[in-house]
Amino acid sequence: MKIVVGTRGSKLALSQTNWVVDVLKRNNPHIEFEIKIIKTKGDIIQNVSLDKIGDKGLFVKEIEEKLLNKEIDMAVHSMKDMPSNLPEGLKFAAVPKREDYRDILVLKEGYKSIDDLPIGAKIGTGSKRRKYQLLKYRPDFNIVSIRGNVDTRIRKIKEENLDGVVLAAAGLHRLNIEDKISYYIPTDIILPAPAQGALAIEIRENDEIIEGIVNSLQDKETEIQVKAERAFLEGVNGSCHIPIGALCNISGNELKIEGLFGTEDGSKIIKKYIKGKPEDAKELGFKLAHMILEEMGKDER
Ligand SMILES: NCc1[nH]cc(CCC(=O)O)c1CC(=O)O
Repeated sequence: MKIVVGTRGSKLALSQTNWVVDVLKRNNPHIEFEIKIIKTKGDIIQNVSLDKIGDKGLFVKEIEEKLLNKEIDMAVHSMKDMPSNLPEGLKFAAVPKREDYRDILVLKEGYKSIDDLPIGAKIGTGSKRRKYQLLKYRPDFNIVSIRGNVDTRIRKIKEENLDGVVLAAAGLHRLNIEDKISYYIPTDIILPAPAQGALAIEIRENDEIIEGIVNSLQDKETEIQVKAERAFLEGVNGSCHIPIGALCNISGNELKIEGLFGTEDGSKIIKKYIKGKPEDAKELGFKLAHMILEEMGKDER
């Protein structure tokens, strides 16, 4: 038996996919795996700000087409790049254990923390979620819009004379360049993107064989967190144009989910949390979204 695994070709995508394939190979020595690189619209259009391309599933659509027409049998993505609804005929297989969900700063030589940056420091990020939350903590920051893969963005510190860039910890950990991380941003300063640090393994809906094979990677706690955070994302009906964050933590039999949602221009940002039982993860994510949307609407009237 041979399983063809589709992925984007970025270093990060390949390191994620290699990790998944290595574990699956170890668990299934009789199965052959082939990795197939697929270019997506998000990889081709590199010089335009993501929120100006504004297309949900920018990094996944071409890969999903190849799953549906059976050119590949499974796909590995970053869960946070996945739109809230999958196309007809596809589903997620088991979700592996999540990497660090925090955002981090890579800073220019000499700086160590968000607090020792000079007044008016230039910080690169293309994400409104990161931008408005940073500005809430440090209104003096000068936020510069940047794009590109992890290496490119780090290089822009020198090339564009920035004081630092914001990235996901998970990306640097997976690329084995965590030594470049200057500062882990506490989640009460920047709430991560829904499902940040988690992987998505996408398969055909009726493919029970592959589903069974992927099951060995399952992490129950991550699945519950991702369920709650993605329900919040679906509930606010968000896109990459608007600031959206969500983080679910489980402690014993208590689940807490925090959510953040704002206007496109950052003029209004609302952050709230609720607590409940882990088995109600999805309902709690939706409920929190509706609480926040309601408060959003109230002031607009
Ligand atoms: N926005 C792009 C993206 N999609 C997934 C990751 C890596 C982190 C993850 O798996 O959540 C990144 C890079 C980043 O945000 O710094």
